[in-house]
Amino acid sequence: METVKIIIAGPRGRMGREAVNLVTNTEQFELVAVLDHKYDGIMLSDIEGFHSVSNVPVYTEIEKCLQETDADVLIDLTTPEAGPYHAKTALNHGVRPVVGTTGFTKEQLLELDEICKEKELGCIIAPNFAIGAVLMMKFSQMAAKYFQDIEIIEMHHDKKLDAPSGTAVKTAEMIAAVRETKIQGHPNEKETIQGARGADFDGMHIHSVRLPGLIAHQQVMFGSDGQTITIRHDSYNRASFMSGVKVAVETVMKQNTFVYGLENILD
Ligand SMILES: NC(=O)C1=CN([C@@H]2O[C@H](COP(=O)(O)OP(=O)(O)OC[C@H]3O[C@@H](n4cnc5c(N)ncnc54)[C@H](OP(=O)(O)O)[C@@H]3O)[C@@H](O)[C@H]2O)C=CC1
Ligand SMILES: O=C(O)C1=N[C@H](C(=O)O)C[C@H](O)C1
Repeated sequence: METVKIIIAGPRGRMGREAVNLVTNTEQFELVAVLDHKYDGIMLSDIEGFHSVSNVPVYTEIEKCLQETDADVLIDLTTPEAGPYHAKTALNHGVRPVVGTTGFTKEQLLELDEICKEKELGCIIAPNFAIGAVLMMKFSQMAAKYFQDIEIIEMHHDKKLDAPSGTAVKTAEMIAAVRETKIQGHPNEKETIQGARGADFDGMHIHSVRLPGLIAHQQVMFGSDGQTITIRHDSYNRASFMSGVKVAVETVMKQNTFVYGLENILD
């Protein structure tokens, strides 16, 4: 495999730091630049925690970064505001996005799909890079064929910007693809405190828990007459996401289509 030249957007973040480690420690990957919204014009090695990473410039303007850098892939681990613009701009410069950032709208995903078709370029949007989380979503989709009453409870650290999580939305979408719409609970139920029943997705409910001490966790509960099943996944650190990032970078180099969800590229 030829060396894959990579830009990382959001390098100082919790995920960005892990991604810098992954890319700089993977033989066939090369970190050619990083995109931040601070520290324009300095080198990454001048930033605390990156002293051993040599020759990687920091950019704050994506256009300039893409014009001055010869890159194959942009890994985006930023915010719901910045991520969609980064992915779109990368594609318009012939660079393939691998996006972990969550909080994209349906319209933003559709637009990226359109650009991929027009440019014949690959793009992978993965709401969760952890293989265990992908299995949790697939197992939930299997269970939903037999259990139509479902509550999704996602639990994250309290620095998270988007709710519900990208994983919870993706899980609900995968379940909705196989489950007939069902409005759950009592037909006359009333919330005496707004939000008590969580968010409604096709009649399912999604509950978002935010607490210091948590990293990324989700359980999907299924109920039927006299029985329940709970399918749960826990990420205890951000390294748990990195094997998925690696697979996504390798795969995006071989494909010319838009992919939403790691389950679509794993065997
Ligand atoms: N797909 C997956 O498996 C996973 C996805 N995520 C998602 O990844 C994203 C990042 O998460 P996390 O690392 O925890 O968040 P952090 O807040 O720790 O990191 C985000 C980084 O992006 C920087 N940033 C903000 N705006 C811009 C911009 N316009 N350009 C470049 N950099 C910018 C922030 O800088 P500053 O702090 O100075 O604002 C920060 O360093 C979130 O959307 C999260 O949901 C997280 C974990 C796993
Ligand atoms: O913000 C996080 O931390 C995470 N975000 C992703 C999501 O929204 O699903 C993936 C993982 O849950 C961690």
